[in-house]
Amino acid sequence: MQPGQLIVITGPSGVGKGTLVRHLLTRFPNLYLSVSATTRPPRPGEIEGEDYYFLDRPSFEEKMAAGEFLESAEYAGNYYGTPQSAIAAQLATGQTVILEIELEGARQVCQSFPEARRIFILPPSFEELERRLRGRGKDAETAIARRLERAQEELAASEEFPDQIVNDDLETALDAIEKIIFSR
Ligand SMILES: Nc1ncnc2c1ncn2[C@@H]1O[C@H](COP(=O)(O)OP(=O)(O)OP(=O)(O)O)[C@@H](O)[C@H]1O
Ligand SMILES: Nc1nc2c(ncn2[C@@H]2O[C@H](COP(=O)(O)O)[C@@H](O)[C@H]2O)c(=O)[nH]1
Repeated sequence: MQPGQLIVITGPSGVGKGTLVRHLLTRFPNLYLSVSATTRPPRPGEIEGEDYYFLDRPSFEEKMAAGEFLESAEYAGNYYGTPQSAIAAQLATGQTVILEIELEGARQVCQSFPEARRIFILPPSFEELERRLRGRGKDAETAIARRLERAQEELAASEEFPDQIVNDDLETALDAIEKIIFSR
């Protein structure tokens, strides 16, 4: 069997990656979305094993040292990582796998999976990105400031990614992602 395709969706926090991926999964329920591990505390309503595997720092570091992550990064004061075993199992069965991750992790995947499709999601403007982050209402002001600072660096790296999509109108952005995923 031909191995499945790995799709990496990256871009700054608040650009709408999660929203796009949720809609994509509604359109194509057969896509497999990787559930990441993080040391960030759960936000209200987030569910263990669905939104993230929530770990304390020693447990995350133990797993990192044991090579259990396909990629991992420290972002805005917390660790995030993609569990390796689930991805390998899904790809082996021919499944298309989606990772929704930040820039450092996306770069690592590029090294280990050069054949992965890497899509960078851009905001229509920096002002709109800030509006979305604040409008989401999920992060404290200090966390928003950190994420916006990091967003400047992430946006400066967008050219590293062969596929770039502006998430202005949601349906238009979804159509563009769909085209990339199914263009193999
Ligand atoms: N095309 C769009 N137009 C207007 N608002 C949008 C659009 N896409 C997403 N949003 C809104 O922007 C906010 C941030 O979206 P979302 O949480 O999906 O971002 P994210 O990139 O996944 O962030 P993070 O990386 O922190 O998880 C949400 O309130 C969402 O409803
Ligand atoms: N490198 C990785 N980045 C990840 C992973 N899972 C999520 N993320 C990214 O972290 C930031 C912050 O997420 P939030 O849920 O705290 O808003 C965002 O850019 C995510 O895409 C991962 O496994 N590896």
